[in-house]
Amino acid sequence: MDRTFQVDLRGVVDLLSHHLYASPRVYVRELLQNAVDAISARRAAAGPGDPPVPARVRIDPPDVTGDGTLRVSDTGIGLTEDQVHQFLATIGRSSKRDDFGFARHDFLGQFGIGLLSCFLVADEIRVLTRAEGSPTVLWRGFADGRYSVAVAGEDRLQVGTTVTLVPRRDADQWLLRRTVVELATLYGSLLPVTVEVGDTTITGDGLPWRPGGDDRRQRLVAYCQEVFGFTPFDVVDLAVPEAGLTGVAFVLPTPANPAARAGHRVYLKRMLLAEGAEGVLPEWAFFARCVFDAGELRPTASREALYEDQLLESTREALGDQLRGWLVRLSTRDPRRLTEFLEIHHLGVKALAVHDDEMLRLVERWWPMETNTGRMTLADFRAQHGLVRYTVQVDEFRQIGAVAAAQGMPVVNAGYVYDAQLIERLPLVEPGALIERVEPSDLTTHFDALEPGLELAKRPFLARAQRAMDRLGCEVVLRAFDPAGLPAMYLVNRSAAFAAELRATRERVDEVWADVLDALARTDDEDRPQLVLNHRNPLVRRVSELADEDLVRLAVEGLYGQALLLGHHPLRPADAALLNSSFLGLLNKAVAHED
Ligand SMILES: Nc1ncnc2c1ncn2[C@@H]1O[C@H](COP(=O)(O)OP(=O)(O)OP(=O)(O)O)[C@@H](O)[C@H]1O
Repeated sequence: MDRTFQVDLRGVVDLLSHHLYASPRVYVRELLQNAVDAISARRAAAGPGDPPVPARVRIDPPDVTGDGTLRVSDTGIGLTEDQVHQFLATIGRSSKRDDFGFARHDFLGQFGIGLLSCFLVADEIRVLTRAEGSPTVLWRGFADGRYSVAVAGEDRLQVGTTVTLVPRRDADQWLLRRTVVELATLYGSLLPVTVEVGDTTITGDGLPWRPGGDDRRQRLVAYCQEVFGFTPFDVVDLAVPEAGLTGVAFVLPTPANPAARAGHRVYLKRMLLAEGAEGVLPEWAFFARCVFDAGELRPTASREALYEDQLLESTREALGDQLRGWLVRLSTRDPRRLTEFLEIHHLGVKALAVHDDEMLRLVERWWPMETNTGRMTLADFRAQHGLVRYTVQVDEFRQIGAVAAAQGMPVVNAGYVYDAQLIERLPLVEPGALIERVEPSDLTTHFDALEPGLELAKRPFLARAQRAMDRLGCEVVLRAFDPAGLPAMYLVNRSAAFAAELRATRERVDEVWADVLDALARTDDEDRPQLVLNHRNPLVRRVSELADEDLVRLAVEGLYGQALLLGHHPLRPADAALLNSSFLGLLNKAVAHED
């Protein structure tokens, strides 16, 4: 024999309150929503010759009703007795679906559970309702699952519905006037019907971003200050017709943390969905907070977030396009403002430029980068120097920037987030653009070799210097380069840096691992880091002429330590020990000499 499921209403209410709704406060939203839907249904049912449908929702808090209850009255379509049985007695049944069970476009509700949220704050719900041409019906539902339906002794004066909540003992604060005004304002201030709490009218002039009015911008700035708490850098209009969306984006006046998810204020059919909706804009657009109303986007069942579907995805893209369009317009109409904007939000714009040609051109023209010939935009750099040479790490730039400049080789520091990726994409959008990545070891080729006679004469010195450096895995070379004031440079390329890391690890691990690491560490000589001594430097020249082998070793070790420090290289324990012993050794020699 088939049986019918029994539903324990207390269990369902518990489920709603703990797992679906974030707070009992949603009861105000659900009541408003039902009232607005009932008015929409009445409008839809009205014939062309009928008088206009009144559109009013009035909430009377306990201080007006006088009996501790809260009452919500609407001028909506009302329910017949049959409909009361049909829609109020069955959880999950709704009059707002079409014959195929889909949510009907003209209504906010769709799930058939909203009224239950009133049990979060009430023990009893009464619905007194009258439909056109039908008697007034009273439905009473209780939190324990009982309900009754009766034809009311007295008819309601007007067609419509009054919902009365008898508060739960521990929940009466949710029904207080102050709270109800606050909640009705939060959820319902943009609704297209008149909403009143007692004598206070909640609804106002419509959407804050409605067109028109000389003071529109001022109005929007004030609105942004009120809802988001900042004065926007700029206001961007948003419109996505297929989502029935209109609204505005406010550009943040201070840098935003790209990792922190920005919340947007979203209304669906003019009812607040969320104050902190996420995933509404593409991730790169973290410099904007938006507020919009959309008629076609769908809510999740809790009505606290947007349902992730294709329409939401295409809406997100369209909103992204509009923000990008604003940026591009700014670059043509008001470059000074654009520079100010980039000062604040360059990270977001660069993240965008990694995938977007137009944004890349914008960064190229307007974002000044660090170079060894001063800060300048890539466009200016190309105009002045042609080839864009760049380092991909800040440390590499520090190592070679000054030396390269002294040699007349302009280099861009592309070590900051996204910069190298942007330069590497540049030839795709600017076909004439020439780029070349520089590594510190490339620079040796720009160092002048010594003339052969001198080179030969310095062989014994080099051999001694090399012996001093062998245990540190570093090759010593003697070149002539500018600036002459710089005695030595330590150059590492990336594979050498990797080998150096392996060596450092090897010092800390057991034998089996050490063997494995040794196998990995076998690198060619040209991968070794180089200590380049500068023959143009008077001190180096004097060192290269020393006869005392011990003193040569100490001096070369000292130059090595100094080059490490100068190039911001990490000091391994062995380097620190060497720096220490060479310093003490040199000091010792100096003091001994005095004696
Ligand atoms: N003020 C009202 N006037 C007329 N009918 C109402 C009113 N409030 C509720 N109803 C009827 O009760 C039904 C159930 O309401 P409920 O709020 O539980 O669900 P819903 O509004 O259909 O969907 P949702 O769960 O998305 O809110 C509605 O579909 C509607 O037919």
